[in-house]
Amino acid sequence: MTALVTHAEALTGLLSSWLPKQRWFGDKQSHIDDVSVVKADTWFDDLPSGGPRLDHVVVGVASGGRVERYQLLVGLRRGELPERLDHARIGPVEDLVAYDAAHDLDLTGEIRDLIAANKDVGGVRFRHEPGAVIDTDLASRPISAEQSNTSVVFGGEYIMKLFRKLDRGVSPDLELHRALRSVGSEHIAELYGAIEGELQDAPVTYGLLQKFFANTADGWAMATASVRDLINEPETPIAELGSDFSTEACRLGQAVAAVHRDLVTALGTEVVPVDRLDSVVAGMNARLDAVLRRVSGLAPFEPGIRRVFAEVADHGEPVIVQRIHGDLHLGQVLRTLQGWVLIDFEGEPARPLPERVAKMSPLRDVAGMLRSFDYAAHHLLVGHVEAEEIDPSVDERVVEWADRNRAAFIEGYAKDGITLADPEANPALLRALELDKAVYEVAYEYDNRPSWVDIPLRSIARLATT
Ligand SMILES: Nc1ncnc2c1ncn2[C@@H]1O[C@H](COP(=O)(O)OP(=O)(O)O)[C@@H](O)[C@H]1O
Ligand SMILES: O=P(O)(O)O[C@H]1O[C@H](CO)[C@@H](O[C@H]2O[C@H](CO)[C@@H](O)[C@H](O)[C@H]2O)[C@H](O)[C@H]1O
Repeated sequence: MTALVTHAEALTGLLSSWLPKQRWFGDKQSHIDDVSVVKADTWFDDLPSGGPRLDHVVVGVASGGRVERYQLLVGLRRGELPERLDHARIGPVEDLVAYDAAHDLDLTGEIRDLIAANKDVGGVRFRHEPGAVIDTDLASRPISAEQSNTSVVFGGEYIMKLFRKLDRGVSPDLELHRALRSVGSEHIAELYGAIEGELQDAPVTYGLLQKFFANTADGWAMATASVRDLINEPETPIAELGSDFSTEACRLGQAVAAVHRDLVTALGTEVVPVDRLDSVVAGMNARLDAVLRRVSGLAPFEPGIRRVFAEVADHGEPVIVQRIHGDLHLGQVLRTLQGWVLIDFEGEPARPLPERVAKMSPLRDVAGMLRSFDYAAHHLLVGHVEAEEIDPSVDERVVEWADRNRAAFIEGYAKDGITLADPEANPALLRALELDKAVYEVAYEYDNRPSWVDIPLRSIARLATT
């Protein structure tokens, strides 16, 4: 244990420069002031026989006046790293080389095996869900999409997500998958297992094991393929495009509605009375304030945005709230053989946990998806072409594509009459939620993909001024 802690502390010296380069690292703007070890344990050790060791290290990262906790899976090997792991190198730690073990398929297999065996290591509980039998022979591979967390696939059967930023409390991704499983929801990936524990006197979720849908396309890939065809075939009416997405958009709306109904069945509803709607507006304004402080390009739209937000409180009806997905977009939905499946119920990664687990209007998810149709329509143009250089006929077609699919999604959402909110009954709330999401996206793009920041900014210009 002493040697382990020494290694872990030697490691922190390397992390100030390594962490900001990771896609999953949240605060890309501030200088890291300090990295300290919160918890360190060895999960697997083959060093005595010349193999790797897997250390589980939780670090506290102080930056921008806050301390966030991150989970690291640290592989340690003697001598040179195999070439396949070179991209994952963190640096030398005493006589060993440290690297990100989430990329070491031998070690990720060991983690899966701990779940299959219901083991406890260093106070961490590896558990499979009741009745789930995990095949431990399947080889693992990393997935190419490196996002807020790190995921590994096993033989086209399972996907294991290892959370990076750790919240104080059970992850909504785990909580909602369990809740949806308990009511037999058909539009989620079945949960097979989880890695949980306690950290600094609060529950923590380290990972999830779920059904992997092989050979599926996500909504973003399908929608953007459709937009590409639309641009490449300027003479073909949208409805006649082989890749027209509107039927799928409608089915997607039905699937989202079914998940919302299931969430109500599992976790209930609350009502925000009319005289409390100003607190909803205050929340939106506070998020806007935070982004305005960072992104000057948003300033010209501030009065228009605040006006749209203010209209929410003028609505004469109470708003019914429930647990929702919280960060729904086309990249979070998979078209599988069993229909559309929603993944990643964590909510917006940048929001604090208490906000992410709060009940909210289901229209927030609807708004997220509407924003995504806008993104899919415009992303091929924005960042590559100056606004004034966009051929107006191309612009008209992508706007028509977005309108068509947004309408189809809303039609599908309302079709079966199974949800608590009709998107067309409260246009002021829907518009404000779209703007709130677009404001969030401005900050997200500013941090992660600066050349995309014009996508939400141009939508804000439209939503806040019309
Ligand atoms: N059950 C699944 N089946 C197939 N692919 C999946 C599944 N879950 C996630 N993925 C793929 O992994 C990617 C990352 O998963 P996600 O849960 O969104 O992680 P993150 O929290 O890092 O954003 C998704 O965009 C999708 O491509
Ligand atoms: O999937 P995550 O939970 O990591 O969500 C974050 O990243 C998303 C991008 O990967 C981001 O989504 C934004 O870009 C999408 C296209 O890449 C677009 O479909 C979404 O509408 C847009 O919001 C998401 O906001 C962020 O939280």
